[in-house]
Amino acid sequence: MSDDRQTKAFPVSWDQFHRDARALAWRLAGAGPFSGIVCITRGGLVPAAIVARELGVRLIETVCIASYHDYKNQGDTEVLKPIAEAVIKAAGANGRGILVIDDLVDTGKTAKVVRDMLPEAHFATVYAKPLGRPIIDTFITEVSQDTWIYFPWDMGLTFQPPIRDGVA
Ligand SMILES: O=P(O)(O)OC[C@H]1O[C@H](OP(=O)(O)OP(=O)(O)O)[C@H](O)[C@@H]1O
Ligand SMILES: O=c1[nH]c(=O)c2nc[nH]c2[nH]1
Ligand SMILES: [Mg+2]
Repeated sequence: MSDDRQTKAFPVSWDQFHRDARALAWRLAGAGPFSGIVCITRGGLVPAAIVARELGVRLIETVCIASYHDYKNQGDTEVLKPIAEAVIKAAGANGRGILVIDDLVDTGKTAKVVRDMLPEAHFATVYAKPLGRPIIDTFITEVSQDTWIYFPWDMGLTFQPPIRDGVA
């Protein structure tokens, strides 16, 4: 989403992300079997690795999409690399049996582009915001639309001022 109203912060550590991605794999275990995984880069690469390991899926493909070109600012959705024909052919009609994974769904714009490519695929994200939720099939944690999720690969350790310095 492209606005300044995402005032709440939801920081996620590596530990928490691993736990949440594994919880996603547990939830997906009953939804398969899946002939392959298509991950939406770049954010989908990390949960896809974890879910693929848990579900024993070894055919992994990327669909390379960029839409947030600057921090918090969504631009046009750009498909940099489509899904390989071999992967589409290995799936059932309209992508049935394919698992599509991303780290989160926000407005749903990115997922919609891939949904148009694979209408019958199973779409899963670790986190979801209300606007994008209807377009996906499975997720683990919902956060409000005015929340920005901070992923561990985007963060580093920084000094935190003592709490008492911020108390009036
Ligand atoms: O539901 P939407 O509003 O479309 O937003 C969700 C998408 O935005 C982020 O990707 P981004 O475009 O920032 O690229 P990245 O995965 O390479 O970080 C995120 O990883 C999702 O793919
Ligand atoms: O790191 C991110 N956090 C978010 O909440 C978000 N929404 C869209 N794209 C996003 N990227
Ligand atoms: Mg992404």
